[in-house]
Amino acid sequence: MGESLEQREQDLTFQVIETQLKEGLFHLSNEEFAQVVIAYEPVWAIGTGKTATSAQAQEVHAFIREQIARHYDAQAALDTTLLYGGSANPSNARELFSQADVDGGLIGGASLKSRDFTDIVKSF
Ligand SMILES: O=C[C@H](O)COP(=O)(O)O
Repeated sequence: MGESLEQREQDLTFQVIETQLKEGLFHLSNEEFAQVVIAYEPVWAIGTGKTATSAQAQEVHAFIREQIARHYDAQAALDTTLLYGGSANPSNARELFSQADVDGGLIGGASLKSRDFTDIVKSF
């Protein structure tokens, strides 16, 4: 899930994420939802070289977890794996993936270079 650049600039990020969660996932039963892994990928960051700041990633991930707790329960929120994707690279990986609510990453372009991918893995 994730917002477009236009949506972010219009301050609609949280609204977009909330709608995506409600329409895309929150019809699932507790048992079904327990199988879900969520990736936050701001559209403007995918393959562009523009990465969300660690603060931007963290605040959206925290929001997603809050929404899960509200719709399911606190344990479901804690148990759900939340990944960040969007121009993650060896230079920004450590800060991005050390955020409290960022559990891992979806690595696109950087995974095509084995050295970069290895460096990202080592940053966890
Ligand atoms: O699956 C990969 C994600 O869409 C992120 O791709 P990226 O790291 O090339 O921006």
